[in-house]
Amino acid sequence: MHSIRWVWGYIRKYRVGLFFGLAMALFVSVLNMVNPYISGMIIDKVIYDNQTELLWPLLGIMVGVTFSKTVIRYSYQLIFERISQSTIFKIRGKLYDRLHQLDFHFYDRTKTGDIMARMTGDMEAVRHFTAWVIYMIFENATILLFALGLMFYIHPPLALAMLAVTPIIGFLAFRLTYSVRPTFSAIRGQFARLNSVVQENISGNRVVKAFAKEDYEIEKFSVENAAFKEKNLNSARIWERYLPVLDSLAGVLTIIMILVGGIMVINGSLTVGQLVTFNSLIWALTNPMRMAGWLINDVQRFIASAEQVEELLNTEPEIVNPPEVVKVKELKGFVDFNDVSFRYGDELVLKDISFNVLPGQTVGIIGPTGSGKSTLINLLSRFYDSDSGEVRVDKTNVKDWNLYKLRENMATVMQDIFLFSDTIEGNIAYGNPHATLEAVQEAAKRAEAHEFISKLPEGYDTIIGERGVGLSGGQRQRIALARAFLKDSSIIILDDTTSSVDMETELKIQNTLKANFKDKTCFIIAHRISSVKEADLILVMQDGMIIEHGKHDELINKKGYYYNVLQNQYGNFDEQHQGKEVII
Ligand SMILES: Nc1ncnc2c1ncn2[C@@H]1O[C@H](COP(=O)(O)OP(=O)(O)OP(=O)(O)O)[C@@H](O)[C@H]1O
Repeated sequence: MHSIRWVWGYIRKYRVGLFFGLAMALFVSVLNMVNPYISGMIIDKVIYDNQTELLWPLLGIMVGVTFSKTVIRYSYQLIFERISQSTIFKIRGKLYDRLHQLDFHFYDRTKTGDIMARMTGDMEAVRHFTAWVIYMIFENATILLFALGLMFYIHPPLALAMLAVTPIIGFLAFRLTYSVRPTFSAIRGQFARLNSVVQENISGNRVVKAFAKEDYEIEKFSVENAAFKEKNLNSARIWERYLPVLDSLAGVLTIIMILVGGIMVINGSLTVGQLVTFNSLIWALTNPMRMAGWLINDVQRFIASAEQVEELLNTEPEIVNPPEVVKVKELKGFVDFNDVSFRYGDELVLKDISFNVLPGQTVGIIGPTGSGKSTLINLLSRFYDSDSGEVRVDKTNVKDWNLYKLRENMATVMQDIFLFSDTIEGNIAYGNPHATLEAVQEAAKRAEAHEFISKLPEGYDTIIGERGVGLSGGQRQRIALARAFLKDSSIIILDDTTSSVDMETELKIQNTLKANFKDKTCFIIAHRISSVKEADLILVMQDGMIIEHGKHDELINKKGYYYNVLQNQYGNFDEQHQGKEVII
């Protein structure tokens, strides 16, 4: 009932259409009684009583009823289809909005395949319910009621005899509903897992091939596929137990009718015409019974799917806008971390981080892998919130900023570069869609990307594959860099952005940064000393703590971790590798 109430929240808007649709369905159910009744009249009045003048008018009514039924049924099917499409359009839109509101916490723990299953299979089950199941339930219920009413009107004793098996059918239908419901939840859960395997395999097909793990992946898929088949079969087994019984009971009705009705005709308590009417109405009892099974199936499927869709819609992001936001158009670029600590679950990833940055300064962050560098800048963009301490931008806690304004004022190039399957121009202009081609080209020049883009046959119009397939790692990084440069934000964050770029190009990019982004606050996370040595402040991180900080020369004089890294990258290796740089 809860799922019905939930979907009603969306359908309510179309209640006038729904009312007319159901009214038409009701009318068709009434019309369905007319032809069986007239068939009986033709037998009794035209054939037995020889009132031949009634034949043509009665036949005319039958033709008219048949035609009207078809037209009206078509009309309300269209109404329900429109209602369902509008409903689904609304829900799908809300789901998509919600997916954009949800934060990193949600995406950390949710599989893409599961989200896709909700957006496709579950939405289809909801659509099917609103487009078909609602009116089919109504149509079948009213036909059954009218048929029983007409039967009782014509001949109550025979109608009672026909009703004999009805309680059994009701009981069986209830049992079926009860036992089949968990199987639908299991099926849709397994469908989501199957989706996840397929989605991961498509995204990771290069890794699969590189490790020649096709057989392993096929086997992994087979296991999930077999489980999906098994769960469907489990459900079907329950069906198979009940459906033949429901079907047989429907057949029993015909036998009861012929047997009891025949005896009554012989006794003279029932006319042949009345028997013919009963016979013509038998489908109106058996059909709803047969359909009951399928409709229960569809309703269960709907409930299982609606629960999943609703759950996603009701998932609240942990990172939300504050009720009162600071209203500033542009950030200046002050950044302060005051005793900031952060955990992923139980793992303490950042411990008592404190540092201050002025607008226009560049901060280099260096440290071993997993030391918390990316996490630190994730707190700056409020992808996550700190557990204790304060992250301040322009002297205001990031939690008091309008979330979207804050991020709009930051240009972040993430470590895991993502390019959309769009043109190169479209990808660079992603953060600034109204930028002219000249502006896009200027940003690409600053990111040292213009030269290689111009050499592509279609230049900036080249469509790049999903995630930037078709470009080298360094080219992808430079396009992402151009995207950030074009955004012209107060704070620029580059997370390991030039790791795949050669040293010479990296130097050019650094000079560009220095010359063109003097007034911007810039964070550069890197593994190479060369990437950070010009910074105004270098933070050296280890195990979630800042173990050293200062300028390049100061850190060298400290002869600590930074100095050792420098030695590893330039020192001893210099002699052995003729100055070739090594990435730590
Ligand atoms: N989404 C996440 N959920 C749980 N733990 C995470 C998540 N992201 C990172 N971690 C953990 O947090 C710690 C710090 O990770 P982080 O990515 O900040 O390190 P990093 O210094 O940027 O490393 P790298 O140089 O390899 O990019 C690691 O132990 C990592 O396993």
